[in-house]
Amino acid sequence: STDIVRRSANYQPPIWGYDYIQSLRSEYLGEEYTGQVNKLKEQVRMMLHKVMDPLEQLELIDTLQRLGLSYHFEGETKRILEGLYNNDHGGDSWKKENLYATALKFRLFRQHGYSMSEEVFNSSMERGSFKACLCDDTKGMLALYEASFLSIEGENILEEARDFSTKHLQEFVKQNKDQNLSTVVSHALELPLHWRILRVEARWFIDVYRSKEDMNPTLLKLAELDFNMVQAAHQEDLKQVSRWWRSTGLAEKLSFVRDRLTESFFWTVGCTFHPHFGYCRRMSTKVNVLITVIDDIYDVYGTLDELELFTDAVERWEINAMDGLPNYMKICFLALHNSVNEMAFDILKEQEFHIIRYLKKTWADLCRAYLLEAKWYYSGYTPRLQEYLENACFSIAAPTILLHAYFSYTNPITKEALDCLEEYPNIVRLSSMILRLADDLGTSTDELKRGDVPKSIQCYMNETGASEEDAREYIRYLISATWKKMNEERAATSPFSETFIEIAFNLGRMAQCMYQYGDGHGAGNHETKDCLLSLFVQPIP
Ligand SMILES: CC1(C)[C@@H]2CC[C@@]1(C)[C@@H](OP(=O)([O-])OP(=O)([O-])[O-])C2
Ligand SMILES: [Mg+2]
Ligand SMILES: [Mg+2]
Ligand SMILES: [Mg+2]
Repeated sequence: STDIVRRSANYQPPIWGYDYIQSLRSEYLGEEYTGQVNKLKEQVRMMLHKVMDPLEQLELIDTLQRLGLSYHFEGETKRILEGLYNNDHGGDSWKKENLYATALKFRLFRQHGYSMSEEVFNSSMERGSFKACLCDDTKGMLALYEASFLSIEGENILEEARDFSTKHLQEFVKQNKDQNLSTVVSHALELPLHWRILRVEARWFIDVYRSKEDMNPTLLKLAELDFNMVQAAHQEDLKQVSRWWRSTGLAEKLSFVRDRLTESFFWTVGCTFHPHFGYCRRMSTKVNVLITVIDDIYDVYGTLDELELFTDAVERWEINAMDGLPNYMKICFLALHNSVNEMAFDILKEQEFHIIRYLKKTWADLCRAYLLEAKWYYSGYTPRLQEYLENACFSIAAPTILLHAYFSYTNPITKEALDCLEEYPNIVRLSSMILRLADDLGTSTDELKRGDVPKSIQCYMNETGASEEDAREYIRYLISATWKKMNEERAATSPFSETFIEIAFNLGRMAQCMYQYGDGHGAGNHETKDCLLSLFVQPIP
């Protein structure tokens, strides 16, 4: 046959090999620290009961959140916010409060699902703008900035709040009068709190909190201890799923794909760091690492004929659909088939719910989306942005990732939620959009170098004649606009649990974290490496 010329992406080897991962150990794994952590949790519970001043209550809730501890105190937090909301909801007390308190309250209430009007900022405005004198109140500016990211479409006061606070915070950083505060402000300007991954943010904030003048030693000690104990649990998840990954043999058999087990695991930790979600993380890691391999088969290695065969095999989802496949696809198909069927087996055994038809459909939808991109690439077609995104919100694999996540932690699975998931609901579509847009910003330069379908940036440039920089700016604007729709979606009623909504939000956050400094998943920049070390290897001393 004629020699097939295949593209190559010459991906780097994985950052950590199998032996290194298996060598990970933590002294925080056993019961040794349980007594100490329970005592500290009790002391914090006392603090939550004793604190009476409304602003101090909010600050304590916010600090617990930033330290990554709020999952231990959900009941107390709800009780306090409920009380505050019922007392203050008349909104009259907002008048005399300062901007900092108003913005903190606004953000926490909205974040916890309480309806809050943007009008609470009216007393900080005159003639439609924020009072100029406010710009010297950096703490208030920062609180207003963070609060403005809880906005939904059409909230002009919050749009103005974001612009006003961003401008003055950038000014503050430039003057650099106060080193500590400048560090915190720069961090916020890079990515607002609402768009950050809780676990990654906690690791950073613990170090900042340690040097704060109002630092509470009990909170700091609990945050450090809890971080290390959760890290120990994550190490066990990673080691277990690493053994599975080696057993598939895919990394050495398909040497041309990305071998990204640790990064695939990091995606799942960003979505659900809670220690009780170990099974969900392990299953989701399998999904992510398989998607990474199959994505590369479609994007880099496969010829169009081979890709047609693979897509057909996945749609049929039968073992004998493999016969016509080239060898490298045979092993990939069977690894996928075995892993997905095993997850279906776990659910059938545990809940007597037969989910194969949902799983095979999502994988078929994904491969069909991959195939369309491959056809566009081989034919040299550049779609309009809208046409590209309609398909690329499937090819980014978020619907597949979220469907598997739903199955791997939900008990009982409900037909109602499943039927809604099958309709590709807003929360999934919006999360996919953020993941796709952030991914294109981070990966499209390398993808186009080695040959890949035109991405959102290129489609927009082709459609409008814009420069690459303007196209990137527009994509960043689309991410921000999509977040507003996501915020609205959270408030809407849906058959999904808070947990699922949070996972969908976190998938978008993980994308902005992974691609903040370029392609953290595929190219492995030092920021991602440092992040993985701090999350999974180095305990807080
Ligand atoms: C987990 C993922 C989000 C999914 C598989 C690996 C990813 C990091 C991304 O990889 P990429 O090649 O950038 O996707 P695409 O651009 O080919 O759709 C697509
Ligand atoms: Mg790709
Ligand atoms: Mg792809
Ligand atoms: Mg990409």
